[in-house]
Amino acid sequence: MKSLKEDAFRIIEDSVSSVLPERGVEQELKKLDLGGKIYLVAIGKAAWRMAKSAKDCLKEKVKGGVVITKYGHSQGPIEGLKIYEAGHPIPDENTIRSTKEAVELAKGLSKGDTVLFLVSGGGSALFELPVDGVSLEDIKNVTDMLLRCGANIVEINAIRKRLSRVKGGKFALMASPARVYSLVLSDVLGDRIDSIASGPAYPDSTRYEDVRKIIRKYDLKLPKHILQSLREETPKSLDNVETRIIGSVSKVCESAKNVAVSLGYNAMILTTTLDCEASEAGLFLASIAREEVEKERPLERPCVIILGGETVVHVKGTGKGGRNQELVLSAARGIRNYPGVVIASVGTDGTDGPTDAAGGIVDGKTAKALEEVGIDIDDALNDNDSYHALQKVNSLIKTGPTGTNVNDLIFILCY
Ligand SMILES: Nc1ncnc2c1ncn2[C@@H]1O[C@H](COP(=O)(O)OP(=O)(O)OP(=O)(O)O)[C@@H](O)[C@H]1O
Ligand SMILES: O=C(O)[C@H](O)CO
Ligand SMILES: [Mg+2]
Repeated sequence: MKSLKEDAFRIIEDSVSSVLPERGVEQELKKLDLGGKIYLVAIGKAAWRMAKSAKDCLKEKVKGGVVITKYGHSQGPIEGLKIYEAGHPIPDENTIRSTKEAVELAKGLSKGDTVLFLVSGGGSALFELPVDGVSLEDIKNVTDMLLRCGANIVEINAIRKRLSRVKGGKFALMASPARVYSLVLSDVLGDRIDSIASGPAYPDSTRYEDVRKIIRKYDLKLPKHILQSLREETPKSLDNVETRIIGSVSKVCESAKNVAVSLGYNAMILTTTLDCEASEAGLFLASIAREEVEKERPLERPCVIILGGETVVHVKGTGKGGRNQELVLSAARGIRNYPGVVIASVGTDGTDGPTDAAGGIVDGKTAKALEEVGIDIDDALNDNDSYHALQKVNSLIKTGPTGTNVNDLIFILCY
């Protein structure tokens, strides 16, 4: 055991490492005997790293492929593969151009061939070809509307699937009679495979009736031609697909627990599905920390209490921040002057909201330190300006893009 903050960074580093794609990709590919010709298609924020490890494993067995990731997320050429970067969270011309390449490849395959499909979060924006009658401009507008309306990812993707020629199982249909073997890094709570990257190679579990409910629930004002396209049903069964999840928020939490125990802490996972408002979650975590300090419950100290999930922020202010930063800033209020407590929250992809930070870390001294530099926490939260507040007191966590993407890791350390 070192200082609480050093231990916190160690927990973050080691547990994020445990969900880097390499391990999962290698483990699964070793078990497999992929016959015929193998073609690789990788989509999402972790696409480059997933593709690199698959190529390193399978070497010249891979006959070609396409990798599509977010701008700034590729780490250079991979022999034999075409690497593209495109718009995220809103798709752009490069999304369409590179998706067309993947579609051409898939359509040209024969029985006995395999598409090794590497899927990670962010894939919905990065892999897109609109259905006939729907333009890229339409997709941009609808995506923007969906991202702002407060709908969750399952709801958002239910709509996206119907406006797309590749989402909702339709990419697998295009690849038929070849088989599609998918390795998936989950960034959807509960690991609903048909929602991850909008499930291009997985039977869709949503129905038109669900879509109608979503439109009503969020009062979405959609143009007529979009409403028309939404009526088209998606594939409900596919006979050429096989799917394995190789990383998820549960895995990162398990790993955080193991690291904490190895550092000498008692540790527990409280939940892997935290999905409430970020600032509320922060206050809740602070109250658990106070219970630890005052009543030594629920664990004997020193302890680490771990949560996984993805909180939400209804952005109303004009500041800069992300859900993890907002969570810890809010928590700082509740642990003010409590010694021996640290609360940390990070996005495992290394990017928390539209910032260069992965998240934040606070302790009992943070609230006072903010006051001393003239920052009122409530004001900062009201303006959704957690980034600048935490930056002032050196409480941001910066990792850079990690190459993986499995939701957020949140934990309390108490000494
Ligand atoms: N100023 C802000 N303060 C707090 N949160 C913000 C702010 N601006 C944007 N956000 C939140 O950041 C979220 C986007 O963050 P991020 O890019 O980490 O998303 P993500 O869910 O990890 O993306 P993906 O699912 O594609 O991997 C938005 O949903 C929004 O709620
Ligand atoms: O790309 C997406 O749809 C989200 O990241 C969920 O996987
Ligand atoms: Mg993120």
